Amino acid sequence: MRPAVVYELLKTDKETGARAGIIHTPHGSFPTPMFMPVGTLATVKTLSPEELKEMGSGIILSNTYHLWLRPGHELIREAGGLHKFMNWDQPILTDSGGFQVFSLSKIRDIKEEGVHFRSHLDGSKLFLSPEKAIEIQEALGSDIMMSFDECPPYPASREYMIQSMARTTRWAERGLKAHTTMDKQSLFGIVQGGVYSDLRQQHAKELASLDFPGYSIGGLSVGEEKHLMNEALEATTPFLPADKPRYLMGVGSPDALIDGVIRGIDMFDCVLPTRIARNGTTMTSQGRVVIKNAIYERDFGPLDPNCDCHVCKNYSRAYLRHLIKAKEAFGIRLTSYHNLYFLIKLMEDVREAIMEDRLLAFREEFFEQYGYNKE
Ligand SMILES: Nc1nc2cc3nc(NCCc4ccc(C(=O)O)cc4)[nH]c3cc2c(=O)[nH]1
Repeated sequence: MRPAVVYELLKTDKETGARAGIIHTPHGSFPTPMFMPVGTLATVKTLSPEELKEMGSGIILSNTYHLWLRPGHELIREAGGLHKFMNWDQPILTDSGGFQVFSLSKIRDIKEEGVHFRSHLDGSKLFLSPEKAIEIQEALGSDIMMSFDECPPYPASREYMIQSMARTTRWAERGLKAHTTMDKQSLFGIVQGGVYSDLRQQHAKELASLDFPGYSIGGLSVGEEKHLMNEALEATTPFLPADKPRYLMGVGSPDALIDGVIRGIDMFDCVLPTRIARNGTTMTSQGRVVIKNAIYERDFGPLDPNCDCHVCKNYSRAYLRHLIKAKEAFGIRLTSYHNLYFLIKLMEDVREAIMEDRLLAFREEFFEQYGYNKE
C-alpha cells in the first residue's frame, strides 16, 4: 500500500507554538511551514509545472467542485489521474467542495445527506455529499483530501454553529467510512466553530478523537477581523495532535501567514497572491507595490531589490508596468510568479527562524519592513 500522509516534526520554536517539519505523501515530501499555490482548474493560472518547481512550490491545491463540474472526475480518472492530466508529479491537495458550493452556487439546500445546488456553469441540478466528495477526490488521485464540511456564513449564531459543527462531524465520519484508498490515511478532518473559542476547542477535540492523518482549520478567512482569526487558532491548535499537520484554509497575506505559524499552523493556501497579481498588485519586502502606479513609469530597478526570484533578477518595474497596462499576458505571468515566490520564500525564511528560535524577532523586522502597523 502507498505510504500515507505522514508528518515529521523537526523543531518547535522555543518562544511560540511554531513548528518546522516535513510532510511525506505518496508523491513526495515538502518542508513546513509551506504556502500552497492554488490551481483550481488543474492549473496555477498562467504558470507551468516547471516554473512552480523552480520557485520552490512543494505542493499545489486543486478543487473537487470545479473539476467535477468541468472536465469531470471520470475524464481525469481515464487520463490517469490529476497528476498525469496536468503533468504535475509532486503532491496535490484537493478541497472537498463544500466551501466552493457556498461561494459559487446561488441556489442551495443543505440536508443531512448532503447539499443540493445548481451548477454555477449551466444551472443544472447537482448533489454533493461526503461520499461523493471522497469518490471525486479518489478519482483525481489526490494526495491530501478534505472531508466534506459546511463552512458556515460569517457571522453565524452560536445555535447555528453548534448544529452545523455536529453535522460536519457526522459528515467527516461518513467520509472516513467511504475513504478506501491509501489505507484511509490521506483524509484531513476540518475543524469549524466560527469565532467561538469554546466551540473551536470542542470541535478540535471531537475530530482529534477520529484520528485523521491531518487537520484543516476551516470557517476562517471569511471576513472576520484578524484578531478573531488569531483567537480562533489559539483555541484550536493546542487541542490537535502535535504529531499531525495543521492546515489553515484560505489564508494568504504575509502577516496572517506569520501569525498563523506562530499559532501552530503548518500549511496555507489562498488565491490572493495570484488573483491580485492579475491586476498588477505585488507583494515585496517593502510592502505592496501596485505596479500600474505612475511613479514606476521610469523605474528601471527590480520589482523587489531584496528578492532573488527570476522576475526580480531579469525585469524592471517600468517593464512590468508597461505589460500590465497593455494587458500583455506575459505581465501577469511575471507578477503571478513573483507573488507566489514571495510567499513560498517567506515560509522558508520563517522555517529558518524557527530552527534558530528567533521567530518573534523575525516577525518584528518583517512587519516593520513591510509596513504593517505594529500590533
Ligand atoms: N472545505 C473548506 N474549504 C474552505 C476554504 C476556504 N477559503 C477561505 N477563505 C478564502 C478567502 C479568500 C477568497 C478570495 C480571495 C481573493 O479573491 O483574493 C482571497 C481570500 N476560507 C475557507 C474555509 C473553508 C472551509 O471551512 N472548508
